[in-house]
Order: sequence, then structure tokens, then C-alpha cells
Amino acid sequence: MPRKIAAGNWKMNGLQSTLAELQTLEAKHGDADIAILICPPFTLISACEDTPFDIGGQDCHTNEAGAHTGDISAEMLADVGASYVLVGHSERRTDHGETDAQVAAKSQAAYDAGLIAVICIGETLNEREDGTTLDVIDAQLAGSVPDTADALNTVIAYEPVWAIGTGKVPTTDQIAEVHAHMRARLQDRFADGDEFSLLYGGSVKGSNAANIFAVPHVDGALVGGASLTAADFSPIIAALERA
Ligand SMILES: O=C[C@H](O)COP(=O)(O)O
Repeated sequence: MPRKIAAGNWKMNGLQSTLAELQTLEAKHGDADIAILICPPFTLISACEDTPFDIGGQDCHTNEAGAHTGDISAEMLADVGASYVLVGHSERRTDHGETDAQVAAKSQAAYDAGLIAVICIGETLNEREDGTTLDVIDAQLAGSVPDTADALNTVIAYEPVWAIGTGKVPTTDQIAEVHAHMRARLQDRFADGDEFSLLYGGSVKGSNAANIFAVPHVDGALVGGASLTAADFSPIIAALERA
């Protein structure tokens, strides 16, 4: 069975005062049966050391170390207690021009440092409207997921770009189509393809989480805005625990 994962991506949000929200969340879900992953900004990772939740970075460099001002290596993330790292988020692909090849190299860097890579893929609105969604998914899976991936070192997050931070959510049929497609592609390519955790991301909220988690091959969520407060994230975690 794939791991169930409720992941919160704080993006460029969070100061030390934000950690009070994490403590509230711990009081409610500190003993959860599912994996709860928090991806705070780099500046707060050390401060999360004592949390019962898994901690992840939001990006890593392809190299272990070197002259790359402002970048963070996977080894540095592991050094301060992270066990996961997001790679290939659409905001990185758009803001920093990251390619599938770079995302694959970052994933490999994550594996080399002992981190689990959460590889993000998803189509734009134009691609959805052109009817090329599954082609885009195929290309991103082929290009961003290294041959060395397996269900223990890799999680795939399907995040339609047009659903991120917009309040627009695909229909459950649309999510089901993409997740079943991803599962089939992973089964074709990897011996343990049926064990990879597949997350949905894009405007997940307490009000829609249960419907999304009822979709076959949805093993959890990658949540942005609604992961910033315990009040918003807790109902999503609870829905996944019930799913
Ligand atoms: O990484 C998280 C996703 O980009 C989803 O963000 P959102 O929940 O704010 O739409």
C-alpha cells in the first residue's frame, strides 16, 4: 500500500512566530497514523527539529556543494533534519526556468543525500484546454523521474498549474484520469510502481479534501495556502486519516 501523506508547502511564508501554528497542529495530530510532512522555508527547518512531523525542503541544488550563491544542497537539508525535499514545483519551473532534466538531477541529489524527493508535475491551463494533459504528464514523468527512483525514495505530486492558489479544482473525474494514468506509467517503468505515493495538489481545502481523497490512486495531498494555519490544515489531515 502506498503511504498516505498530508504535505504542507509553506512556500515563501513563515516567520518564527509561525511555529505556534505547528505546535497547535502537533497537539491535534502528533500521533497521527498517516505521514504528515511540513515544508517550511529553509530558515525555519532547524527550528522544526523537535516536531513529530516529517520535515522537507522546498528545493535543492543539483550539486552537493560549491559556488552557487543563495542555493541549498540536499545534504544541507538532511544535515538540519529534513527527510524530504520538493523538486520541480511549478513555481520553480516558472520562476527559475527549471527543466525536467534539472528536476531529475535534483531528485538524484536528494536520493544521494538520503532524502525522499517529492517530484511535482502538472499541466498548464492552455495544455488542459488543448487536450494534451496526459502527454504533458508522460513527458514530465519520463523527464523528471530518474531511473533510480523507487517507491521508498520518491513521491509524485500531480498539481495542475491552473489549480494552484486559484480556488479552481479539477473535477474528481479529471483527477482520477490523471492519477490512474500516472499509476499505469509508474507500473510500466518500475517494479514497485504500484507502491509510489501519488499526491494531488491545487486548492485543496477542508471542504473538498474528503472528495479528493476518495479518488482512486490519490494517496494524499500537497497543500499550499491551507497548510499555513492549524485551523485550515487540520481538517485536511483528518479527512486523509478517515479516507
Ligand atoms: O505546493 C502546493 C501547491 O502549489 C498547492 O498550493 P495551494 O494549495 O495554495 O493551491
